[in-house]
Amino acid sequence: MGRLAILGALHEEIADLLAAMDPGAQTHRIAMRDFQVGTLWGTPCVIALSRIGKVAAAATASIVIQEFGVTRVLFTGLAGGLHPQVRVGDVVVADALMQHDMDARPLFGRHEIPLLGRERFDTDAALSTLLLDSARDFAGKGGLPAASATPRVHHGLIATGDIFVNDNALAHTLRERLPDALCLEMEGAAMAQVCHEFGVPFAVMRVISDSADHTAKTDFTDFLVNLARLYTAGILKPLLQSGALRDA
Ligand SMILES: C[C@H]1O[C@@H](n2cnc3c(N)ncnc32)[C@H](O)[C@@H]1O
Repeated sequence: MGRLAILGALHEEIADLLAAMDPGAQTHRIAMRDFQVGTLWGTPCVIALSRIGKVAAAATASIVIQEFGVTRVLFTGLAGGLHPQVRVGDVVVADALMQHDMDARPLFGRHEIPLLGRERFDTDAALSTLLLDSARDFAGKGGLPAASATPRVHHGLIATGDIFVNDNALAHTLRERLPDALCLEMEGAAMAQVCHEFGVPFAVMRVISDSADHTAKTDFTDFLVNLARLYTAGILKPLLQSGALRDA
């Protein structure tokens, strides 16, 4: 059976999944990272903390593919909302990812990944549909504290760059340049590029922790500490428990 990689940039984003792995799981330490290899609710997995940023995500994706032979990669974590319809607490499942800080002009087009001849990397449709369905179930059940708005679930473009965007002016510029980008994060498109180069299907699910504006730092920290785990428990756990992420 193929093994699924589950990656997150921060410990809090994957802690509950790590804790739920079967007792026989083994830790492999490679390139200053721990890779937990075992079974999660019956699904063969490798779970790893990439750390923040594009290089960290690319290195981690390469390792799970080359060392552990994973057949699919799922990246999960938080993101800053960019699109006017995306609010804190919403869920975004990527249909494609791009690198908003890639700019090799005039050698290549704006955002084009040099010598790959593309700007965007498409996610695996089947894996993304499973995430969307589970996120919609969770949103409909009201598993969040009463004060939280009902999350909306979006499917579309995620923009990645090596910048924690906490500035209204930068968010505005990015919104104008990338009108269809739903949210901003710092790993997804780097992992996507590596998976594309290896021919390994991938998906990205992000929960919106902040609006990439002047209050992003406190909003992000509060969300990480108080709410992030409810989404893992509400979306990823039932999906894994159902066996839907086991491959043939
Ligand atoms: C800070 C961590 O959370 C994600 N993240 C959450 N909010 C933002 C934001 N406003 N800008 C960029 N990345 C963000 C990144 O992917 C990184 O891992």
